[in-house]
Amino acid sequence: MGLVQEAKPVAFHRDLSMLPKPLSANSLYSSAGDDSKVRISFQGIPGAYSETAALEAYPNCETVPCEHFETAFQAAELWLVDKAVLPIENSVGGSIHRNYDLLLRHRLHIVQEVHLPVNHCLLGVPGVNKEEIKRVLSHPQALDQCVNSLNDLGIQRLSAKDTATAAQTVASSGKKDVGAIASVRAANIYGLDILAENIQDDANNVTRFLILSREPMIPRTDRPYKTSIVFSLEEGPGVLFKALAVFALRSINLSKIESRPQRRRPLRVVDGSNNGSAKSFDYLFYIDFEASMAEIRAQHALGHLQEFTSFIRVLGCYPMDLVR
Ligand SMILES: O=C(O)C(=O)C[C@]1(C(=O)O)C=C[C@@H](O)C=C1
Repeated sequence: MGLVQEAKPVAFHRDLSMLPKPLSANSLYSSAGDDSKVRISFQGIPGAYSETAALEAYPNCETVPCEHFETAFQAAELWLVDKAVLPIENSVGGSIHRNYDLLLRHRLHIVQEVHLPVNHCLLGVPGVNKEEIKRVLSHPQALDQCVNSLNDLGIQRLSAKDTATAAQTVASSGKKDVGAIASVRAANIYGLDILAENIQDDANNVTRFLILSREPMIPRTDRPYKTSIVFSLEEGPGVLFKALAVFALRSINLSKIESRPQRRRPLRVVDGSNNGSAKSFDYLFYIDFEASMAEIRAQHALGHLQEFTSFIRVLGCYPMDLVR
């Protein structure tokens, strides 16, 4: 017997396709890759519109229901989930102000926006007729979006934490005279009948959601991007005009401006010339502009803007949600 034995070939993997694939330069930057492991927190329970928005952005993601928006933010900050989703404005009800405040209070970055058409349904326990419904439960925003239709039907409005919780409450109560305003998805999950579809007052009812992440998205110029910022201004005549001019001068379109009182420092004392000092509210301005931070004109605009601001923060730079 020879000292050196010939080594037998070892079969590490019978199926070579099971071996991990080497990363390519593309996979480092691809956002449309495998989203099956992405966990996204949302406020509400399964069937809420926020969950639908998360699934719209990441069809294979795992959604994580949270009792409050704060919890949804904290879940992302504490690495329990990868991202959080947040409704920010609605085409009928306007801005969701509390959620603007949350963006500032937390350190998450906007990485995507989703415009979700919201078609509200009137739901009831199985076998009930629309005429039997005397009261409806839903999220206050959803109730506001259907106020005229509900008045026409003579139905009283009661608020719930979110639309899906409203559906769940109606299902578990078994009451025939109580309905819920929620989605088709919520009706299927909680076993309710759809008594009427599209009952919102405005046929084009769209809610804009933001997807938030611990890491910012690297801005690029390969497609139209939007940038969201928040700032407060120095005192003086025409300062807001000058602040907005930095975008106009560079042909940068603004798609949104929102002002909110500064919570920590609501009043500022302004020196009046002869008549003493005046008190005035101090505001934060939230602006969305249509440019990427990878563009020189956007960088120059923000540099210029800093001449007039006492505080500025970029909340995120992300691809615009385009009509498909
Ligand atoms: O209650 C839900 O299902 C939500 O996702 C919340 C919410 C909102 O806050 O505006 C989202 C979309 C609709 O506009 C109504 C309610």
